[in-house]
Amino acid sequence: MKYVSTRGQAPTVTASQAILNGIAPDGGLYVPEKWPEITLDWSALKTQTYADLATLIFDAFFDDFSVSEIDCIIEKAYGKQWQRDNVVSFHKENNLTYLELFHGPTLAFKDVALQALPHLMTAAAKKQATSDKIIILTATSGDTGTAAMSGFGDVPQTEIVVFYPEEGVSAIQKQQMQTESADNAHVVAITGNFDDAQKAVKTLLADDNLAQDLKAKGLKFSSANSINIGRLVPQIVYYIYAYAQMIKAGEIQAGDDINVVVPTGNFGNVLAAYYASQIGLPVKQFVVASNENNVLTDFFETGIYNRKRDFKVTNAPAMDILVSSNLERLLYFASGQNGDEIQTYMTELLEKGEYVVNADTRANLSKFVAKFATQTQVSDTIKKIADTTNYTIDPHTAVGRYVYEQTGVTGPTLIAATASPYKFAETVLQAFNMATDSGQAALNRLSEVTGTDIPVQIATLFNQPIRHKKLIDSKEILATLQHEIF
Ligand SMILES: N[C@@H](CCOP(=O)(O)O)C(=O)O
Repeated sequence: MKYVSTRGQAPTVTASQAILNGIAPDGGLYVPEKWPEITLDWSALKTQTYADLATLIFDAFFDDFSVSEIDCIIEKAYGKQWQRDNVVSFHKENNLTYLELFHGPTLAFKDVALQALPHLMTAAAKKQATSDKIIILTATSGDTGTAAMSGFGDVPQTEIVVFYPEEGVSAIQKQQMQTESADNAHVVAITGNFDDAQKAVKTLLADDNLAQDLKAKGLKFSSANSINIGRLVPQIVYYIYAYAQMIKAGEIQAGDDINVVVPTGNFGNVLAAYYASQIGLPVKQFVVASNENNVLTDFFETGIYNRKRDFKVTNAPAMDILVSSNLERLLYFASGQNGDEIQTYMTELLEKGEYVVNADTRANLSKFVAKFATQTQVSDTIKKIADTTNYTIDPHTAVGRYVYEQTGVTGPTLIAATASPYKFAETVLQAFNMATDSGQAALNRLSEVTGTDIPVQIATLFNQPIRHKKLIDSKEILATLQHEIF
């Protein structure tokens, strides 16, 4: 299977090249040229393990990797580092099934892909016979950075560099990043917001002259963000696995439609659900849940994408994003794979800060419904769900839970529970109207109040020394890389 750029101006590549490049040279994102043909035999799938399903999906999408390479990658990615035998787990609330994606090393859904990506990347480098050192550039609003370092930490032939907004992550997320101990990890706070970091990183990744200079030094950039197709494909797996498990539990029959609710920032997670639907997952509605940075809500309601608005730092910080990269991939398919149309939208977004999607393309988005939650609604939802069902959710999952109710979708529904409440202990305690403890005290208090254990992954987080304190302006990203790495 081949991969093409959403902007239609870059050469077609194999899966391993797409993973290694991270982004296409025309600034577009790699997408499959056509959907792989997979038979989803639910009666067989419902008895299979998470690793079995991951193997099926990886084999189909990454078809220039050998069966034994994929087996080896899956074995390393979905082993003992997970607190659940099958990577994810489920929590039921009537018709709603929470798909808990946060039982990995850094307590967020990003781990699912980022435990696999480093192994995909090194196998891809071998396949492409490159001995270049791969510098993984990562922009983060809190979760991707730590997950990327957990995956890439001390992986030979790689350096991992993470840029996060100084004022835009939770205390626990910041502590996780600043205490990272891997020798190949570089963590840099920026004075701007996530969009500033992501824009700088995407510009560097698509800079051909810079790529030539790096090549001469035996270096190559790639990405750990969801702009990398190697981040998206592993996320398809959990939607397929969840559906199979819902059949096994007798909640649905094979072929029944479900709704999928996804708290959304960079649009990667909901796009993975859409990709799953393109290979056979029966989905009635995709519910796109945003926080007060509600650019996607407006887009799906009006067909106008307008980033010209205040950037809000909210209590669901991982979703504080106004330029939602992966929407480009959805529009590519909605436009009938029209690279020129996508190029026009992206140029308008860059130059004017907005674009209006054409009527035919918009008509192909009818399965998407979008709404948003304010910070107060997030807090109220955390409290309401805890009070009424004795289940503690994190602020991002709360965005999804609030929006689920507002959209009024009916029937069996899967909601992506994207992070552990412990990652946002302060916000959860505030929602419970508890005194505002912070750091370790907040973790202890949340454990007492909920009667749950502090996840082992962060139990000693606040005993670790701070190793990364660099703070720069986002305009200094290239200079910082030159100083730190090349
Ligand atoms: N929510 C993310 C922002 C980056 O998104 P990604 O999925 O493209 O890596 C974060 O927490 O860093």
